[in-house]
Amino acid sequence: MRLPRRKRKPAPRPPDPAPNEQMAASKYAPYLDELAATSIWHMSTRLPRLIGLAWTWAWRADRTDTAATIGLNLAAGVFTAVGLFAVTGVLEPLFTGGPTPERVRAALPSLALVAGAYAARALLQAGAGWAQARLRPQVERLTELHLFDLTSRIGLEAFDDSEFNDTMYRARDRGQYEAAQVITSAVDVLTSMVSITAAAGVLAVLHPVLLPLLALTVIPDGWAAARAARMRYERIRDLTPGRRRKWALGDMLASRDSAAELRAFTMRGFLIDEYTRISDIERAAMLAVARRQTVIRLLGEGAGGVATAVTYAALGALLVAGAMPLAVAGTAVFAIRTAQSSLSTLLFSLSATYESGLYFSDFLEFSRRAAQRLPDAPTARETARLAAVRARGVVFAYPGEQTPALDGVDIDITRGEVVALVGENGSGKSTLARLIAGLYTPQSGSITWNGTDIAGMDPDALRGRIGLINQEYTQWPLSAQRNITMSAEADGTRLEEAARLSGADEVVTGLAYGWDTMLDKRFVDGADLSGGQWQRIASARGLYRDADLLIADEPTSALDARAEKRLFESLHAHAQGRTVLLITHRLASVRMADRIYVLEKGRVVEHGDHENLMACGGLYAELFRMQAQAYEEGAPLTHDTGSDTAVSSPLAEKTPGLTH
Ligand SMILES: Nc1ncnc2c1ncn2[C@@H]1O[C@H](COP(=O)(O)OP(=O)(O)OP(=O)(O)O)[C@@H](O)[C@H]1O
Repeated sequence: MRLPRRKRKPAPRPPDPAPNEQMAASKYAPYLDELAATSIWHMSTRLPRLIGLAWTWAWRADRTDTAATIGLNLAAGVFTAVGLFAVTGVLEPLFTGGPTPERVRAALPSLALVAGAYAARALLQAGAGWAQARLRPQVERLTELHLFDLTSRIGLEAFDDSEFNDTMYRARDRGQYEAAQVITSAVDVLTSMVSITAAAGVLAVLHPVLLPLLALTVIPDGWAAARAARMRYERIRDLTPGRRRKWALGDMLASRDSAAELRAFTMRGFLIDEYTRISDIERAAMLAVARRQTVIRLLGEGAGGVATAVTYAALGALLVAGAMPLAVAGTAVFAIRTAQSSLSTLLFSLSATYESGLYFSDFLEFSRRAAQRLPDAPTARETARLAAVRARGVVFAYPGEQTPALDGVDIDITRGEVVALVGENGSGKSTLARLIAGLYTPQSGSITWNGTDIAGMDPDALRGRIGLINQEYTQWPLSAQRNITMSAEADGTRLEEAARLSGADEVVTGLAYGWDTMLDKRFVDGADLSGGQWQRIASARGLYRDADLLIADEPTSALDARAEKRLFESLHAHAQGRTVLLITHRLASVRMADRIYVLEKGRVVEHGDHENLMACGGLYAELFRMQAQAYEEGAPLTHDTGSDTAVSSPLAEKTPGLTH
């Protein structure tokens, strides 16, 4: 079902936001403040939780591959340690006195151990790499499915909330893919920690002062990496509203739907200018980040270099003072180099894990917020056949809107009736229909189905009882058949009946592959339909569902006179034993309705049948006469009442609706 598009009143239109407003940090200041505190300490307190959560996803995706990834990497790390200790065994005999052949011979067993350890490590790493490579697509599949499971279940209000849209964008943009990256980097953290432990063990044995000196050489680098990662993330988060707007503009520039209007209104220059303007702001922001990151990294590496010099100077001093023999110093240099490279890997992977973790936390944040927007567990699982729907005192305002779209609405729909909602543009008809379909929940008042508030009903069970011909129907990129059945299964008899009643049968007859024709030109052998043909398909979709209540929201706006007549007759026939809620501006077609509710600015201002409403001479009578007059007198398509109700087709007089 297509999301209700946000329909704005034409005036007053707010001016385009200034560039800096477009790119302004949204309402995440508290979160950004928290990020601003990023330090090695902050990183180390956040990381374990993020890594733990990422592993939970991996475990859910595939237990064997997760266990293999951890187990084999750990085992490979152990062999790194074995190899390092064995290197000490090689160097020690080589640096001791005596003839060279003997020294080499003495070193041979350790050398064999080094070779064996590194061969075993290579094999284990290959196995771990395979498990890790298998894990990645499985985790990505799981997070993607989780995301779409949520996006397709959350309340419709979420899509009207710009802040929630930002969160969803970040989760889709990068967040959902970062769980797998957190896992990969966390594995690197694990393996480098094992080899550091081995190197640190060797150094601690050689001389206790070497260990703190070694730590000093890498801490500045680590600090710089953490700060640089945070800076980049913070800036990208900050840019989200602008990036989302750029994404929307990019869609317009590269989509088939907008391609025709883009050209017809020569909008290319305007759109590209707008795109460039936002891109420029984004580029400037990212270049500034790159500059600051370089400065931070230079500082880190400079400080690290000084610390390395101090370490080697200390080693030299120990040698000169005779506190350390040359053979031990040689081993120490090797161990320092190994430890340094492992520490760099550790810090690099820590910072990579941290950076991925930040994006992954966007995904977690989205999951948390989306879960809060899931409908409450239904109190009633079954939805009985419709006897009556009643709205009482319904008040509803769209998220972020001050003025309610519905303000104290009461209506009754009883089984077997045709009930019509009429009124001028923006009076609240579609909103009321969406509330009755359980797509939105009123802020106050109630809508009941056989006396039970629909807010407590199972939404899917309720929707199973309702068919919807949506005003803004979706052109699904599916075959003609699936565009009507909305599932892989089809009930042939119902499909034929729905197609006949709506006129979709004539559309399908003209398609190259009949029911199997893909209704999307972007795909091989895809076909496209005219506006009216699409509307017939959308009507068939509503009629195919053998629902108790059919909500038809402007079902004929694009139909020709013959198709319109046929559809209204079908709706009338459909109402035998069922119920129809009809929204239309074609007032001739609502004469047959059992009851007509006239809405104005979110309130019911009149109700009754056609005769009553005409007799009381209110808004309905005015709108009806205006339409009839336009055809009777051949009046121009303008009027002076300020009403923006569409002028109907000649159907109004030629086929005066469906008599009741
Ligand atoms: N998603 C939305 N978010 C915010 N406001 C909305 C949204 N959809 C509709 N509105 C506003 O709610 C009011 C009622 O809109 P609604 O679509 O129900 O009118 P309508 O009577 O069906 O109009 P039309 O005859 O043009 O289809 C209008 O003021 C409209 O601007």
